[in-house]
Amino acid sequence: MSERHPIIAITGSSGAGTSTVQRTFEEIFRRDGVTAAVIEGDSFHAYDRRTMREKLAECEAQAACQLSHFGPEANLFRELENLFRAYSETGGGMRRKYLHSAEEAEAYGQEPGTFTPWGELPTGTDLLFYEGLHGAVKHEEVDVARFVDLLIGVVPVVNLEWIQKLHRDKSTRGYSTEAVTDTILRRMHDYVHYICPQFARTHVNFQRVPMVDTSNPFIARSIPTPDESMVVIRFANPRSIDFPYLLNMIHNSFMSRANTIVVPGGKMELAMQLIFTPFIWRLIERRKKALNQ
Ligand SMILES: Nc1ncnc2c1ncn2[C@@H]1O[C@H](COP(=O)(O)OP(=O)(O)OP(=O)(O)O)[C@@H](O)[C@H]1O
Ligand SMILES: O=C(CO)[C@H](O)[C@H](O)COP(=O)(O)O
Repeated sequence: MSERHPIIAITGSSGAGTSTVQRTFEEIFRRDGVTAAVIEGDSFHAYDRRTMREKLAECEAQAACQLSHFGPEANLFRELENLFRAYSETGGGMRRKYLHSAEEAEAYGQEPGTFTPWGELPTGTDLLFYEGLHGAVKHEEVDVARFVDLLIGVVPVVNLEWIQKLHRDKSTRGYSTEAVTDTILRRMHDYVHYICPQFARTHVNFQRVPMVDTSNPFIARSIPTPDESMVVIRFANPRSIDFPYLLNMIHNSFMSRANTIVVPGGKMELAMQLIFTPFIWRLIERRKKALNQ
């Protein structure tokens, strides 16, 4: 937590929709003139694609291989914690990028599946914005969550998450249904142990729930649309949330528990803007005050 250098983290599994939510935040930042240093969680993988494939081949030669991009062995948890600590103390730190596609890689003159070199964050940013798998991770002595001022979980129900991952990995990353299915299966142990526990440390969770049949995600031909879904929004600490305002502003929303509001899928972006814009104003006000002291 830092008054001068706050951190916002969006955390979610692969295909959950964290990159999609990032675009909503970019819109809020643009409108309010907030400059953010953006961190993509994939840049804290431990291995490039080729090395990860070699490690997986070695691992799969043994019984019960559980190596995955969700767990500690394939990620730099310590370095991620160091970045969050450094940013909260100084507003600086080191970042890089993981280049997934040929298109992204071409811009850097590199191969897809490689990292750009580490480089310093730009100076003078108002906040750090993390989007990825491990914004609230805790493992052994590493505790990334403790440095984050606003922690948001993006967690579709699991069938929908798999449909979203299958479609994205097939359409933009060139994988087959079988390859994505194998990845989902291999990651299950780490999903339970390193992804799920994070959603008990977040301040707000957004859970998209489809209103159409997704009972076999492996044959779904399309991703359920926002209009075919509802979003369950749960606040860890509801005391400061103006629920009557949200219910009034978001047509067809309702409370399902004392700390939970449900909104139509198409209103998720509006809900995020209504909930987070005042929060970001407060973070920026607090930062200005702290810098002037
Ligand atoms: N609210 C939504 N409504 C409809 N489709 C969505 C929604 N959120 C995400 N998707 C779709 O799901 C797929 C995965 O989303 P996205 O790329 O944002 O996931 P991600 O969490 O960033 O995944 P990764 O961490 O693996 O990059 C995309 O095809 C995206 O268009
Ligand atoms: O889901 C992921 C992380 O969220 C990806 O599987 C991981 O980043 C590896 O990517 P690629 O298969 O493109 O090398």
